Amino acid sequence: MDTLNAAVLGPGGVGGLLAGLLARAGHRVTCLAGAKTASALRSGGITVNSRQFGDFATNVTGDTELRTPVDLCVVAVKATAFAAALDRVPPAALGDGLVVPLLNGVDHMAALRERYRPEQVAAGTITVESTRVAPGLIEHGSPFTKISLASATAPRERLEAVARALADAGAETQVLGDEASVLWTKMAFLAPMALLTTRHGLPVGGVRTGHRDEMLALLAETAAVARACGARVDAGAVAAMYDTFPARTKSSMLRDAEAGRPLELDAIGGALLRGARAHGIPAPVAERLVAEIGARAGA
Ligand SMILES: NC(=O)C1=CN([C@@H]2O[C@H](COP(=O)(O)OP(=O)(O)OC[C@H]3O[C@@H](n4cnc5c(N)ncnc54)[C@H](OP(=O)(O)O)[C@@H]3O)[C@@H](O)[C@H]2O)C=CC1
Ligand SMILES: CC(C)(CO)C(=O)C(=O)O
Repeated sequence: MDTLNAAVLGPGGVGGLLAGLLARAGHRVTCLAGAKTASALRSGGITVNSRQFGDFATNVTGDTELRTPVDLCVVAVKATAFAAALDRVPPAALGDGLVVPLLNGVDHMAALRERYRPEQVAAGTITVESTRVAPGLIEHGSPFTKISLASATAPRERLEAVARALADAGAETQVLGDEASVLWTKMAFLAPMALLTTRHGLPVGGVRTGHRDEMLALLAETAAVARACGARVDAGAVAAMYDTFPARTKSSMLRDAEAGRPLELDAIGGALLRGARAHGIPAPVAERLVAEIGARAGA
C-alpha cells in the first residue's frame, strides 16, 4: 500500500479518529483547524481511546490551512462550520487530491463540486460514535467504524484506492455505485436517531425502548423519503440497525444540544423535509420534531 499524503479538515470526533487511524497506519496526516487546535495537534498529536481499536497515540501535523497538494482530503467539520472551514482548503493548494466529505446530510455535495473540480469530489458517509473530548483527544465509543463511498463524478479506481487505505487503517470501507443511495441510506437511519435523541434528551437505548412507536413512525417516513431520493432502504432493516448501537450511544446532534452548540438541524432535518416535499411524501412526525427542536434551540 502506497503511503498517502492526507489532510483532515476538522479533526473532531470523526476527523480526529480517522486522522489517528491513518497516521497509525503510516500515512502522512495534516489536520486543518483553527489556530488553537492546530497548535495543540502539532505539539501533542492525537490520542484515541477506542472501544474497537484500543488506546493509541500518533503524531500528526496541524495547520490552519492546506499549503501543499495531498492525495486525499477528508472533510469532517459540522455542517454549521462547513462554509467557513472550506476557506482552509484553497482549490489551488489541493492539487489533484480527492475530497471525501463525511458530514451527515446531503446539501454539502453541490457546494464541494462548485468549489473543486467534480472529478475530485466523492460522497462519503461514516457510521460510528466518536467524540472529541479536547483538541487531539478522541473517545471512540462504537465497536465499529463503517464508511461508504460513491461518486457520480470521480473515477471509481480513486475511491477504491482510498477505500483500501481506510480499510487497512481499520475502518471497514465499501465503495458503492450510487451516490444518492450512499447519502440517503445514511439519512434514513441518522435523521430519526438525531431528531429523536435530541428531542427527548435520551441516548439511543432510551429512544428505542421508551419512544418505539414514534421511532417506527418516523423510520417509515424517512425510509419513504430516502427511497424517493434514490436509496434502496426498507424501514425494517433500518430499525434493526438501531439495535446494533450500544444503548448509551448519543447522536452528535444530542451532544451538540447538551453542549449548547449550534445544531445541524437544517442539514439533517431540513434536508429530510425538503426531500419529502420534493417528492410529495407526507412526513408529519419529522415536521413536528424539526419544529419542536428548532423552537427549543431558538432556530
Ligand atoms: N461524531 C460522530 O460520532 C459522528 C458525526 N458525524 C458527522 O460528522 C461531521 C463531523 O462531526 P463531529 O466529528 O462529531 O464534529 P466535532 O464537533 O467533533 O468536530 C468538528 C471539528 O471541526 C473543527 N472546526 C470547526 N470549525 C472549523 C473551521 N472553520 N475550520 C476548520 N475546522 C473547524 C473543530 O475544531 P475546533 O477544535 O477548532 O473546534 C472540530 O475539530 C458532522 O456532520 C456529523 O454529523 C457522522 C457520524 C458520526
Ligand atoms: C447516529 C450516528 C452516531 C451514527 O453514525 C451519527 O451519525 C451521528 O450521531 O452523527
